[in-house]
Amino acid sequence: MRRILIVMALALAVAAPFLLAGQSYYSGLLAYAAVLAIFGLSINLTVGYLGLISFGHAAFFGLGAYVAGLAIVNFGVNYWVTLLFAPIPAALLGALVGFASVRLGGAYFAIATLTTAEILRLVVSNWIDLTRGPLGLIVRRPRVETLESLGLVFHQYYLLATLLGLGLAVLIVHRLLESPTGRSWKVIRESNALAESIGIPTMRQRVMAIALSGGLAGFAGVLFIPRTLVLTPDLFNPMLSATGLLIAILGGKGTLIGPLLGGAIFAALPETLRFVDEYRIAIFALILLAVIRIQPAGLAPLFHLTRPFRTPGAPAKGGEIAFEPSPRLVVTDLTKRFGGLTAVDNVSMTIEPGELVGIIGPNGAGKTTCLSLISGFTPPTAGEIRYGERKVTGDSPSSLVNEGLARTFQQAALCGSQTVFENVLAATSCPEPASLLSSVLRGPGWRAREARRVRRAWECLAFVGLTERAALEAGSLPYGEQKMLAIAVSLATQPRLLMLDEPAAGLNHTEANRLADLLRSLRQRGLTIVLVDHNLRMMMALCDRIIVLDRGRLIAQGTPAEIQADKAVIAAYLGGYTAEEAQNA
Ligand SMILES: Nc1ncnc2c1ncn2[C@@H]1O[C@H](COP(=O)(O)OP(=O)(O)OP(=O)(O)O)[C@@H](O)[C@H]1O
Repeated sequence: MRRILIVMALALAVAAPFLLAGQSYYSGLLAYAAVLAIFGLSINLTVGYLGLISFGHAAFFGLGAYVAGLAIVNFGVNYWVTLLFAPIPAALLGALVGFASVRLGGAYFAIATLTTAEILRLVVSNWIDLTRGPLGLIVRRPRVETLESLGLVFHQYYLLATLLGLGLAVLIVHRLLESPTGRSWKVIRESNALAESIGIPTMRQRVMAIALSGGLAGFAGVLFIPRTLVLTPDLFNPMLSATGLLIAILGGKGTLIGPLLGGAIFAALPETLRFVDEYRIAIFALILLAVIRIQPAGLAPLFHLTRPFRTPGAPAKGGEIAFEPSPRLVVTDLTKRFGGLTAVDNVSMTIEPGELVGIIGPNGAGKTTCLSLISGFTPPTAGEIRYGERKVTGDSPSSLVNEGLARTFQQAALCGSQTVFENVLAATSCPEPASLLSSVLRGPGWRAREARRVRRAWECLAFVGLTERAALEAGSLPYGEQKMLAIAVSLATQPRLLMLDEPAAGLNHTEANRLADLLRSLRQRGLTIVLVDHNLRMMMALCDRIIVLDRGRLIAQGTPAEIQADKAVIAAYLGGYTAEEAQNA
């Protein structure tokens, strides 16, 4: 059905210039809608998929148009050739703006894009020698004589070019969204920490997405030239940025079809409201406000134009899961101070390959901070962490996950609005990454890797007993199953050493027993495990060795029997009770 729709859309795009042969007005309007849709698609990449609002996407649109215009006017480059290179500076500008701002947070990205557009507007306004400033750069209408000799007129082949451009943009974005790249964008949108914890280099992925978004906006700017033929500083106007933003939001942000709907509406509505003269902009604004108020998710869901996720591949058995042996983890004199509070105080420990080590201690003892330090989420104040031969102190969480050092969080970190399967699939790109280009081209190598990713996701789900839940929204699962899913997500990164932070918290007796069986099984399959939990009965039964922290200091370590008999532990942690008594208290 989907293929039929795609073929029909393509056939219609090719037929449109002929169907509108004598209708240069409507043909121009449709071409304009296609340009706006590409612009909307570009903004949708940041707003819809990364969750980053842009107030200045006109910067990229205008830059693409000006680079092409200057190449045409000053160097006599053929307009159609500029479509190939003029979007590149816009992509590079996107990368630069993204790199400079996203580390600081979403608001900074919005400000950075707005400022960039304003700087470019001032530059083109004042660099009169180059751009003719407000007088505008005049570009001659591009012609294709070969097509004209075949009987086509300008508005027909311009429409064809914009529709093919739109088709190409949709294809690229669609393929990226259904690849490790797009999946990682959606996880980043949900939570940066979650993305890092499954091995996604969040900074690189964001910069890449913003660069792509800038390039697409630049492409739309180049396609806009034949419609305007005069390039003025107004191309960098905040109104244009706002238009692009509204196209994405009104159409349905985070959907592929939304910007197409939005583009069509923004091209057609101001024109159809011409009869109300100077009130048309105000009426248009009112319609927009009403739609956004009544249908905040945009128009796409209203027409059932968003496609539900279909679970790919076939369920697998979890029995095949195996892990590569972990190197030794050596922590030396690790210290973390938060202002005057020393949360971790000179802790040294070694985790041997294949061990299941428990870390226990009263509330506030520093257990979670310890995991956060080792997994790279919190920079240590002092001390050293070595994983195998490598010193990994200060490495980013995602690079550690790629080394095989993964962790889970106290509260199950999941993408609640995505399916159970999507959550696990997103984590499989850690052992099986894919480049941007390979995801667009989808050669045999990419397809084989994707099949392995899908298989791995099914295996991990089967292992934790969630195969039947694959198509459900992760947020709709009961708490215990969400915790199991979080473990499956970590397993999908193919860890060698997994650190679990309170996996049994909130589980009932049966669920905790299941968890214990699962951890035993993981260990038998070669996974090294560090387990932080308050469920002492489980910890004593499960762990080879237990480390006890109290007020940031390591006060004891040994076998469960040794720990239960340790006087310092009984005093500090169990309040003078034995482990058995404390558990039953
Ligand atoms: N980001 C932070 N800023 C300031 N203080 C912090 C921060 N994170 C942790 N702390 C403090 O450090 C101490 C250790 O906290 P941590 O969460 O590591 O303890 P824990 O042993 O995991 O406790 P629990 O068993 O309750 O989870 C606590 O006093 C806590 O309030």
